[in-house]
Amino acid sequence: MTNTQVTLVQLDNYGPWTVTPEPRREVDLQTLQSRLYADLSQLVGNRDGYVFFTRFDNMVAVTNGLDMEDHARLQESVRNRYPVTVSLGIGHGETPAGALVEATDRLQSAGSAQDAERREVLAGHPLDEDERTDDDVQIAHFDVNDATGEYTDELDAYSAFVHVEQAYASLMRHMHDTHDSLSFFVGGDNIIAVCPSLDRDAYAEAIDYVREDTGVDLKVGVGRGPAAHDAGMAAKHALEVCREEGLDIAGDAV
Ligand SMILES: Nc1nc2c(ncn2[C@@H]2O[C@H](COP(=O)(O)OP(=O)(O)OP(=O)(O)O)[C@@H](O)[C@H]2O)c(=O)[nH]1
Repeated sequence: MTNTQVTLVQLDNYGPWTVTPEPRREVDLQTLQSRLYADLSQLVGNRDGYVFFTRFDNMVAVTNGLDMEDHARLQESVRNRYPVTVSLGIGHGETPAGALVEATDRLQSAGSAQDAERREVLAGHPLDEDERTDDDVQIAHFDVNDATGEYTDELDAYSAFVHVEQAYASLMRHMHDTHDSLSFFVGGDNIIAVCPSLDRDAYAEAIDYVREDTGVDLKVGVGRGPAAHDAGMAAKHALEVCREEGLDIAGDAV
């Protein structure tokens, strides 16, 4: 059984800041957001977690292995480097979607994202060391079959992008609504889904669903591990097995 620890990262009072004292240059906001994401990715990644940029003002992290002190250090690091601060809500549970609901509840009950008084909240509790196991995290790395031949080398760049985004939208909704999973576009034609203990049939069904819904063919590698990094690496190796053996699904699906 998986036990995913999820942290919701929310920029404090960011909306008002973007227009105070007057609207800030968009390029500056884009630069700030992408640098902050890069720093968080590295800080969390150094502890074997993953961060997904999602909406940039809200980011979702898989933080199995990070304790309260690690979270507080993230906040300190952001405070020291950026003109904005972050609040963090931590949740955990058998399903990633459930864990994120818990993490979100913790932050929402501490105040609004646009509350000038709510700053650097650190809410919720990480897993205790003795609650952790070697297969708490299940990650499925989805990839479009022959994206280069079908889309990148065939269509104009915008049309290729639309195809990939449609597959992403279809998969993220299906995996969330049917399997309590959280799926994130990570670049190119790749989508990483953080899942509970799903079996091969669930992945086969997701691939069929996206094909019928959008016409895009996916394959998936699945990995398990004590933290996002281990599960994610196993998933990448499984995806290589898909490529070598011409499979749709490979790896650690139960
Ligand atoms: N974030 C991330 N992006 C990747 C990864 N592997 C490939 N990509 C991206 O995906 C793009 C397409 O690469 P591939 O998926 O290897 O190529 P493909 O044409 O789909 O070929 P097959 O996957 O073998 O069917 C690359 O240009 C990268 O942007 C990965 O592990 N992580």
